[in-house]
Parts: sequence; C-alpha cells; structure tokens
Amino acid sequence: MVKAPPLTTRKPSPARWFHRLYALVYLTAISALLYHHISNLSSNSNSNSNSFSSTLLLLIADLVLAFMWITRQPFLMNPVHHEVFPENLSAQVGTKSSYPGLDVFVCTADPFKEPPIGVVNTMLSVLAYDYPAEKLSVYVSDDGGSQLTLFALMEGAKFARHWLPYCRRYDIMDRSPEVHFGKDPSLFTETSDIQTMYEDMKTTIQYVMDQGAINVHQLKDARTIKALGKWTAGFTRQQHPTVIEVLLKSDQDKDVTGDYMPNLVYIAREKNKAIPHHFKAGAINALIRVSTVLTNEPLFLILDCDMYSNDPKTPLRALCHFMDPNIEPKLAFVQFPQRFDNLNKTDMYAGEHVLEIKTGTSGMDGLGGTYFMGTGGFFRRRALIEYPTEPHRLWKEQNEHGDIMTLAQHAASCSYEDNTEWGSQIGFRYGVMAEDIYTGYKLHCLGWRSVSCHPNRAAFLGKTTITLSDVLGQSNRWCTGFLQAGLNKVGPMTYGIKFLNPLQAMCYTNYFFRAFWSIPVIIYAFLPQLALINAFPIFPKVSDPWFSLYMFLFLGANGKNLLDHALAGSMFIKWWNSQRMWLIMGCSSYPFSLLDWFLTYIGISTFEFNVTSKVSDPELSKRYEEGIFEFGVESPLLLMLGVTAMVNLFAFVVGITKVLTDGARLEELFGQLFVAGFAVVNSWPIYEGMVLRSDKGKMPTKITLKSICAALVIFLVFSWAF
Ligand SMILES: O=c1ccn([C@@H]2O[C@H](COP(=O)(O)OP(=O)(O)O[C@H]3O[C@H](CO)[C@@H](O)[C@H](O)[C@H]3O)[C@@H](O)[C@H]2O)c(=O)[nH]1
Ligand SMILES: [Mn+2]
Repeated sequence: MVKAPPLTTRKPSPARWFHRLYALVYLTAISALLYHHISNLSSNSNSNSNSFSSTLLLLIADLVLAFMWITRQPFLMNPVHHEVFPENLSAQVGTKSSYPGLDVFVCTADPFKEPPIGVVNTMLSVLAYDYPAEKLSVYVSDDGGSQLTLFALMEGAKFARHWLPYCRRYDIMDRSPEVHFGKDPSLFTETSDIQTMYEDMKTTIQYVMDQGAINVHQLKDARTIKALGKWTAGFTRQQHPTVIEVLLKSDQDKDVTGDYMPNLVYIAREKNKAIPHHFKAGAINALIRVSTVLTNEPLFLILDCDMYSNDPKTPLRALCHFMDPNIEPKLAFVQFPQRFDNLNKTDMYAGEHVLEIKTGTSGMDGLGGTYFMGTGGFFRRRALIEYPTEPHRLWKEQNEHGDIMTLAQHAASCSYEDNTEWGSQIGFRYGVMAEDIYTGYKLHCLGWRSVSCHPNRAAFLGKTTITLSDVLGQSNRWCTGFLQAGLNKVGPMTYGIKFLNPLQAMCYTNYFFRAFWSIPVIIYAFLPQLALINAFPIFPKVSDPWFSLYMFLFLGANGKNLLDHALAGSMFIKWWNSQRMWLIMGCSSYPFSLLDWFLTYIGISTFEFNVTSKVSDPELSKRYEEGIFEFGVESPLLLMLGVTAMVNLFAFVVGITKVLTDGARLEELFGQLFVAGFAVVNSWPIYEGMVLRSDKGKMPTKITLKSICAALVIFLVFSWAF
C-alpha cells in the first residue's frame, strides 16, 4: 500500500545543542557569583553594616535573577518546528464534505473601546473562510451588551451577501474588507461597487456610533426593529437579559450568487450586577454552551474582536494537526501565535514579543505543548466540555429537549453555572485574570497536548498597544493574572510538576512568576546608585578577577539575548527596545503586579479586566510611527518610572563628578557608574518626555514634577543615612 503523504512534520531545531552548551557555561558563572556573595556575606557579617546589607541585597537580586534564568532555559532546550501540508488533506481526509465542522467565537466587550466596525471586519474575515459554509458558524459574544454592536453586525451580515462571493470568485487573500480596500484594490470589475457598499455600511455604522444610541422608531426594517427592540428601558450593560440573535442561518440565507452562507449568531449573555461574570472566561464559557446547543461542532476557534483573519486557509492548517493520524489523540488546541499589523519599524514597546512568540512557543512545543495566548487558538471541543458524541447538529427549531432557542437562552443565563463545575473543571477556568494561559495550563495538567503553528503569512493580525500607559497597564494585568495562576494551590512548581514534563512546568513557572523580575531590576536600579552618591563601592574593582565575572555575566546575558533575537529574525534595534521595555516594566508594571496580587489575595481589592482600547487617533499613531514615546495618562506606573530615571541621572552626574575630582576612585566605582550610565542611556526617551518635548504625548507635567521631587528626597535621605 502506498503511504499517504504527511499532513504534518516535526523537526527539532539544530540550535538546541548550542543553547544547551551555553546554558551549562552560564550556569557555572552564575554559581560562581552566588558563591562570591555568600563568602563575602560571611566575611562581612561582623564588620561594616553597610557592606553587609548591600551584599545581602545583591545576593537577593542575583538569586531571583538566577531563578528566572534557570526557569527560562527549558524554552531553549528542545525547540521543535512543525510544518503542515494542507495540500495533502484530500488524500488523507477526503473531500471537503468530510471535514469536521468549525465554530468561530469572536469576543467583544465595549463598543467605545472596540469600535463595532472593527468587530464587523473580524467577523467578515472569518465568515469568508475557505471552508464549507454548512460546516462553519460564527458566534460574536458582546459583553458590552450593546445595541450599537448588534446593529453593526446586522449591517455586516447584509454586506456579507456580497462580500463572500466576491472573495471566493477572485480568491482574495485579505478577507477583512478594511484591509482589502486599504490596499488600493482597483482590480476587478465589481471592486468599486463592493467598495462603495462597504463605505456606505461604514458611514451608517459611524452615524449610529456618533449618535451613541439607536432610535428604533427611525428604523425601517422589521427584523432590525424587532432585534433592537430588546433594549428596553432599564437594559444596561451590567444588567440585562440574554439576547441571542441569529443573523444568518446556513440552511436558509443565501448570498447574492445563490450559495448558502455560514451561520452567524450574536450573543449578549445575561448580566446581573450581583453575579460575577468572570470577564472573558465567562464569555467564552457562554459561547461554548450556546454553540453546543446550536451547532455543536467538534472544533472551535477563539478570537479577540481585533484579530482578523489574514489567511482564508488557516482552518485547513489547523485541520492538518487535528486530522493527522500520527499525532497525539489528546491534542487539545492548535495555537497560531499572535501577530500585529500596527507595529512600528523599531517595535519601540516590544509588542511583537519576538522571543516569546517564536522561541517560546516552539520551545514549549517540544516539551508537551505550547501555552494558549487568548486568541488564534483552534480547540477540540471535547477538551473543554463533555458533550454527546454522536455527530448531531441541533440546528433545528425543535429537538427532544424542547425549543432550541429557549435552551440557548438558558445556556447563556447567569444562573446556569450555579452548582456546576463550570470554571473549575469544565470550560475556561475562573479566578485568574490571565484566563488564557491558565486554562491552557490546566488542560496540560490533565494530559492534553497542544502545538503552535507558524505559517509565513500570519494567520491573524491584530492591534498592539501603542501608548506606554496602555502597554504598562496591559502588562500589569497580565502579570497579576500570572501571579494568581502561579501562587495558588495548583501552581506549576507544587502541583503542575506532578503531571507535566518538568521542563514544561518550569516554562509555566517562568511565565507565572514574571513579576518577580521586578526584585532584581529595582535593586539594581537603586542600590548601586545610592551607594554611588556616597562614593561607597559595592562591586569588585576593575582589576579584581571577580570584576571579569560580572562583565561576563552582563555581556553574556545581553549578547545571548541579542543572538536569540537574531536567530528569530529580528534586528539589533528591536533587541535594544525589548531589553529597555524589560527594564521599564521591571520598575513599573511588575512591582505593581506584585502589589495588586497581594491586595487581591488578602481581599482588600478586586481586580478588573480593563479592556485595552482599539480606537486609533491619527496624531497618536503618527507619533508612534515616528518612534516617539507616548506616555499617556498620569498613573503611579509612570511615577515609578520617572523616579527611577531621575535617581539614576542624579547618581550618574554625582558619580562622574566624584571620579573627576578624585581619579583614584574610578577603579572601584566603575561598576556602579556603568550601571547608572546604562540606566541613563535607556532612560533617554523618559528625560526627553519630561523636559524636551511639548507635544501631547509628553510625560504629564505633574509626573515630571513629582518624580524630580521624590528623587531629590531619596537622594538627600540617602546621603545623610549612609
Ligand atoms: O469582560 C470581558 C473583557 C474582555 N473581553 C474580550 O477579551 C479580549 C481581550 O481583551 P483585550 O482588552 O484586548 O486584552 P489584551 O490584553 O489585548 O488581550 C490579551 O490578554 C488577554 C488576557 O489577559 C487575552 O484574553 C487576550 O486574548 C490577549 O490578546 C477582547 O476581545 C475583549 O473584547 C470580553 O469578552 N469580556
Ligand atoms: Mn487585545
């Protein structure tokens, strides 16, 4: 018998040997440094109290650095690369009619932060997938419970009747109309007609957005009136009944060429102020249940509303993994790593996450499975919910359990989850602000596997945050969520390690404890500098052999990081920016995550999922394009940053003055001058934002003043106290 051509291949990266060897060498150097601190500590213990405390702080900093470094290494120990061959699907699986069905979930939460026209584009891009229409259903979950969003989707559904056949006929790649028409598409006979229709739809949607509400009495179409009439008095986003609207039905609705269209369903799950709704995790669970009632397809895809499809063949790539006879039967999900279409040339806020997305995902692939990133993941329904296995489509008005829409309404109600295992054993897991990675982790603990898929052309593209405040706010939310996942009785070091590949457990540890980076970053951002203003040496002299160890550790870490970036195809400037962002987050969002985690843990505060804004302001986008820092709104995060930058600047200036007046001290203070100088170079955009700029994106004046005052106070206190 002829062997069928493969659907997937799996190749370990040859670079793994280099990474392993390097890790061994670097580990030796780390051990030597820790030995150095400990022996210093014991010889200092009864002499000078300042040198004892500074050595102790350095030891703490370096222990945490070592811990984070060690837990990072598994990502590099066995990276594997998967390739998929969708062209072989017909030989392996058969015709399209034998493909499994696919439900697509799109989440949105706020029409003013997530403009409905964006949601419509995402919805259209997946509705137009190259997948049999009768096997495809798109569900949009609206946690904003907004008439405006439903109205936009209804307009989008009408436009889809033209858009879908157009994409099919001309085999369009960009199936988000905004992207397609944004690329000067004057190509085909219908293009300009379709573009006019699209622009009209945009205008209509923009009109209702500007109004802020819809006057049902002004509507003409009976169907729209009926649907939007559900927003009665007293309907608010926090308190309202379930709204489910079937906008397209695959056995009734035809496009303009007479072909059937996929199902399209709008869901605003019931909300009640008194009942926690668990943010996105809650939304996905409602989607899972409603779709189980309505279409019950074996696979579903989860998307954020800003992540439009960039390649209509993506489901086929996912199928290669799910249908591969040689692959794990326990494959829970296929992750297409997040990619963005709005990054600037230098990726100034390190939003591309090059190493995480390239090296990190393939690294975990080789250890049992990559983590779930919240969007761009195709799931096997069975991994999240036990459901009747007979291939049934409940898409009938009536089934043996009763009226189908009543069942669906019930599945989206607040009380549905009472006394069930939803959120703990079933569906997306609750209680952690980073529901995505946490749920993936829990699935891995149950023995499920996952893979990442890296096609050259991005499967999805979304928007990354382009102001520093947003970047830090988002990192703050993620890292607090990670801590909730890590510091809990099912954490990776205590519980996970029993079920996972130990190296995979270490990878999760590295993620979950990311906020711990703040401990060494803050110690290194203040201790050498405050000692420097007192001309108090804390590092070995330049001529001391231990100094070379420091040099090796510093250059080795940065050099390796630079090399890893280069191996992932990234440029020098992107490496520089990513190390800068690491320092910035290390002294702002990470320590705040530790604090937030602690406050939620002891019950003083509750955490909110602050939806990131996807509204773009042309002036702001222009500054971002030009690589100018956008500090954004005043916040304690910015204050921390300002104070740190100022303390380093003062210390550097004082330090330079000291060695200029007494050249002999250069040798022993060099290490500290270098650390302060490195921070000053990294902080350059912050000083610019504080004093040299006058545009709207500069550092808020209050923060500048507060930072300078706080830095002066710290400075004075420490020059007396030493
Ligand atoms: O109560 C909520 C809050 C958010 N969302 C949706 O969740 C998605 C992600 O929210 P966003 O504000 O864009 O967060 P990001 O920080 O950009 O998202 C990243 O981080 C999240 C976890 O913190 C993951 O869920 C996301 O997939 C991942 O892209 C969006 O589609 C929202 O509409 C809801 O459906 N309900
Ligand atoms: Mn987002």
